[in-house]
Amino acid sequence: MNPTPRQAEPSMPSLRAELRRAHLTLIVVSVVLAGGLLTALAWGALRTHAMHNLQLLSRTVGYTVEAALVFNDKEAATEALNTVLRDESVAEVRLFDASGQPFAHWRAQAGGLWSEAAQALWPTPIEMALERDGKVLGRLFLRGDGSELLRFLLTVVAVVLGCLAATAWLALRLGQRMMGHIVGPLQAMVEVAHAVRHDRAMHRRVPAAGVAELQAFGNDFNALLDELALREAALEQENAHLAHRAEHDALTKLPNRAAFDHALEAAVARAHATQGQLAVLFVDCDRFKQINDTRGHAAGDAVLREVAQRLRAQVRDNDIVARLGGDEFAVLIAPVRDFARVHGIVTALEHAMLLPIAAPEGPPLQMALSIGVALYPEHGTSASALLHKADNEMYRVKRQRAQVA
Ligand SMILES: Nc1nc2c(ncn2[C@@H]2O[C@H](COP(=O)(O)OP(=O)(O)OP(=O)(O)O)[C@@H](O)[C@H]2O)c(=O)[nH]1
Repeated sequence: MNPTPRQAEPSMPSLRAELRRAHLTLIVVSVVLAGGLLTALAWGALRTHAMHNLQLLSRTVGYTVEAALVFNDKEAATEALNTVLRDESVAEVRLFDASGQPFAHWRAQAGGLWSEAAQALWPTPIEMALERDGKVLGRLFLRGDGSELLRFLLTVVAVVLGCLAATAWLALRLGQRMMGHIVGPLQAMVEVAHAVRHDRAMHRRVPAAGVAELQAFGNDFNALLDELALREAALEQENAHLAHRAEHDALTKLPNRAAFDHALEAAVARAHATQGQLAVLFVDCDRFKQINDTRGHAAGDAVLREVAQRLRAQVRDNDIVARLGGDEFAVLIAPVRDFARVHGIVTALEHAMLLPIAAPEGPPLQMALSIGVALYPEHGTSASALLHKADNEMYRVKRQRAQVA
């Protein structure tokens, strides 16, 4: 069986699959890289900004609790912390006095898992010495609350991912369109080439493509197919002509001996299969040589052509009249229902010759035929036996005529 384009190399990926894979890889790598980079940049910027805010806040808290430290008023310090930190993103503040003893402590309300996750993201706590006029009043530890930061970061990630998904979708659609423009025409060419080569579909042509280079390629491909179709048609014509010449006689245009033998063999096989009957007539022109000798070869040719036409005119279309060679002809009458009809045909052929034949030069010519008949299955059951019998019969008739003359 001839392979189809897809069956040609089953282990090989198609051009469409290769392009799609390369394209998808490119999209995934770009999206992951761009997404990762944007998220890292956003995270870095947010962290720096948050750290800066936390430092500003630490300084504010330091100023606020300074008086309480000076006057050793823990209650005032705690109250100050409550007031300052109520609305800030701070998780915990620890205040120590100059001797390092805990002075005040403030902690935001527990926020559950979300808050713990946020703390994990948060940078190291701020540690700051509180001084006045060069004298250390205490130390401040401040740990930021990353909940807001985490929420903001997740929003950024979601927006970045959304943008990247939209970009990937658009790139995919554009890629598919581009692949359609390239792969579609190439596939059409492969299919047409395959159909022309394996199914001899010479009428197939590749359709127009949407890309200039492929369109030019398709046009050249179609032009080559046009040329090929013309050559093929000329070759077929030449072959038909040669086949006709191999089986026909050039002078009379009748089938030749080889063609008659084939036809007779086929007819005998058919008659054998259907238990039918057939008749073979061997026809020879009487004293034809004389015409050649006295009126010339051209006159002889004219007589042969006329005899051929008159023989052909007396039988049915599906009966076969052939020129065996020289002035010898053969007629195959098949099928034959009634042998009496065959003798009627012989008489008709003889009568057809009564009319004089026009010669290229000089007066018309008269021609008589000697006809031998062989019947299937009566006189033979093979093609050669029947022809032989008909030939012998023709000579018997010719001899009889010669004796009468
Ligand atoms: N003009 C012409 N003559 C041919 C052609 N082919 C063969 N002949 C001649 O036909 C003649 C046939 O010879 P014969 O059958 O022996 O001659 P005939 O005169 O018919 O003899 P009988 O059959 O005994 O009557 C020969 O002279 C061949 O040269 C042809 O194509 N054209």
